[in-house]
Amino acid sequence: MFTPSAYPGTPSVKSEFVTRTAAPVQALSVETTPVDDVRQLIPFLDARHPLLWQRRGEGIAGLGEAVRLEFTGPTRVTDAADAWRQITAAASVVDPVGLPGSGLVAFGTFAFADESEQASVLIVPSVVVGRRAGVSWVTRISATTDATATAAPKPSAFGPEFRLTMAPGQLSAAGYGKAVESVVSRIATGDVRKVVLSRELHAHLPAGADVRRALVELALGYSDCWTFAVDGFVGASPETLVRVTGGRLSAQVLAGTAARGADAAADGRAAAALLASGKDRAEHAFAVDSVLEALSPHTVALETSAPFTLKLPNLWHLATDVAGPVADGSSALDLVGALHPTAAVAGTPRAAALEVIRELEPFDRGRYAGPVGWIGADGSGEWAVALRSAQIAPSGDITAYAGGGIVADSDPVLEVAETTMKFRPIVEAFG
Ligand SMILES: C=C(O[C@H]1C=CC=C(C(=O)O)[C@@H]1O)C(=O)O
Repeated sequence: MFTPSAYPGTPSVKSEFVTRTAAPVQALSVETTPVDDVRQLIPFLDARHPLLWQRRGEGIAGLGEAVRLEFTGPTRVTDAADAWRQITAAASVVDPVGLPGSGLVAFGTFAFADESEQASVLIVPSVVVGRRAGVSWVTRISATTDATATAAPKPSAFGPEFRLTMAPGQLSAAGYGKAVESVVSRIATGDVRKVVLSRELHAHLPAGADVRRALVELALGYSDCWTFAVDGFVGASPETLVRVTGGRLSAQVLAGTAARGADAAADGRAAAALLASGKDRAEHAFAVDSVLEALSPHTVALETSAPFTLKLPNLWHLATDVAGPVADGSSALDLVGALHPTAAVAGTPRAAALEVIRELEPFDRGRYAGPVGWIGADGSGEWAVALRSAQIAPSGDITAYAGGGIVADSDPVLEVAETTMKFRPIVEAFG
């Protein structure tokens, strides 16, 4: 790790972070311009290094890297939040659009674990194409005083189709079942109450493959989820870790899962059974409690919905909406730091659950189950829990991840089946 002098005039950050810039950056010059409706964001992306945040056809697509910051270790999110404050303080921004995602933004993805080998990053693109509430825009970001010098973004045709088969990872389906049994017996002895355990699948992306093809599959198949691509990490997550806009925060906590029914009647029964399931309600309550505990110091009058069933193409989830005003000036990244890892991806009590995960998962989760999203100049932003996701390494090796919350009465066979359901978005996007 090193701390280069990319921002010599700004105060030093609390701990080290690595900065890589396309050019030496003194202060960023940012200009947003409204444009005609761009309709589709994905065709604008770089086929090998896409930067995307999209839901229901709206979002932001990034091109190039004006600034790249890398973070590691236990303070990776708070370091990023501090570094972002320095960058925004030094930037000059012209933004007549004024919508979430316009003006200066950085895309981010953070490793799940403090000890992960995988870097956490904030990437400020050179160009952003955005679309929200019927308005489209282009933002140009540069280290020169003339942001408009950057070339105009253009959509491009997709490369050839490809189909990959995913193979079992270090924890096979059978191995995962055994690990679930082990968690259940640890819960019975009383030192931990919930542990979220995961397994991985592997594939290899052919050289030159157009990653945008997988993103189109994810965005079309799971349009109500956050389709993302940041630094080779891609996915379509249903879970909103936190959104901050206009001084308000919101989150949607997910935990508790059931298969979709074969027909409408069976599907309705599956949802009703999930809502009535003591096991799933307990698993869900741990996750909600962890979010409320993390957000409470930063808000007043937190509103919490009753748990409800959320329908996705591949499964049902139990969901709870949480919302309130931001009372202490926290940015979206500050709140991400307060929240991660929630009990939807770690467990309860958190430290004991993380210890069990370290012991039973024979792999580094990388950015799976970590925060992924974007942050704006005013601290607004949208962050998901990075579920239904896969990391594409520079070598082309792909690792996909899926897991589930294990509680006292979890059934290993059902838990294996649940991870198979959760792999579907990624397996089908690449398959
Ligand atoms: C850990 C995952 O899902 C979490 C989010 C929703 C439901 C979950 C569950 O029912 O176990 C998990 O807590 C995953 O998709 O890999």
